[in-house]
Amino acid sequence: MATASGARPTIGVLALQGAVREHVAMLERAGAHAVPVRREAELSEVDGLVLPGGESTTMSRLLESFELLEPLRARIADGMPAFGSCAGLILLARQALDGRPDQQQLGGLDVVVRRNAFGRQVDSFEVDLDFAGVGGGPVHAVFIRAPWVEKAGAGVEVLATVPAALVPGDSMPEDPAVGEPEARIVAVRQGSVLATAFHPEITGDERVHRLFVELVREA
Ligand SMILES: NC(=O)CC[C@H](N)C(=O)O
Repeated sequence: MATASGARPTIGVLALQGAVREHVAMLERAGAHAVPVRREAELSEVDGLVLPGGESTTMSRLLESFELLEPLRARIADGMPAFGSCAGLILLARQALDGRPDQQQLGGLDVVVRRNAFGRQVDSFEVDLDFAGVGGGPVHAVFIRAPWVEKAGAGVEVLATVPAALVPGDSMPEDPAVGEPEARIVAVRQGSVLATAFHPEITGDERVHRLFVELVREA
């Protein structure tokens, strides 16, 4: 279902929970035709899929009850481009630390994420980040009970990190395994799978969505 370069690809937004409307609006601004996806038949029509923020355990349960888990795993394994933000990053990860036992992984990214990593002490924070592949200056990143990427495999390109000095000082003081604040990975790409720990859909800046639309065009 490859879309010719310059064409307007059809990109789905998984619409079980979370910031669906915001992603639809940003994808449209970034040059895609955006549609909500709740059923397998809708999934089969899209050239790429956004997995929005929300609550990853709930979304994983909803994927099962809507009978989307296996079809979505199959499409991702088959190379469908996907973009996960926050809870979407958690779902795409190979493994989620601090997940519930019934949390399902979609497995498009060879990363280990830590859920609510920044959010133990601060529910949200905002920073300006350099973002590889996004021109035009730093991206304003809004983190809401956000995960970070704790381990990234060799095939994973790190696109953005929060520098140690900007990591909220008291994040996870109670976990000795985590230690002193250090730079944290918050945006990655592996092939045509893109993910951010933050929420580019709510800042009015569609550059990250443009990057994803390009990945879909190239796929
Ligand atoms: N804004 C978000 O998507 C938060 C993610 C949520 N803390 C989770 O673990 O799923």
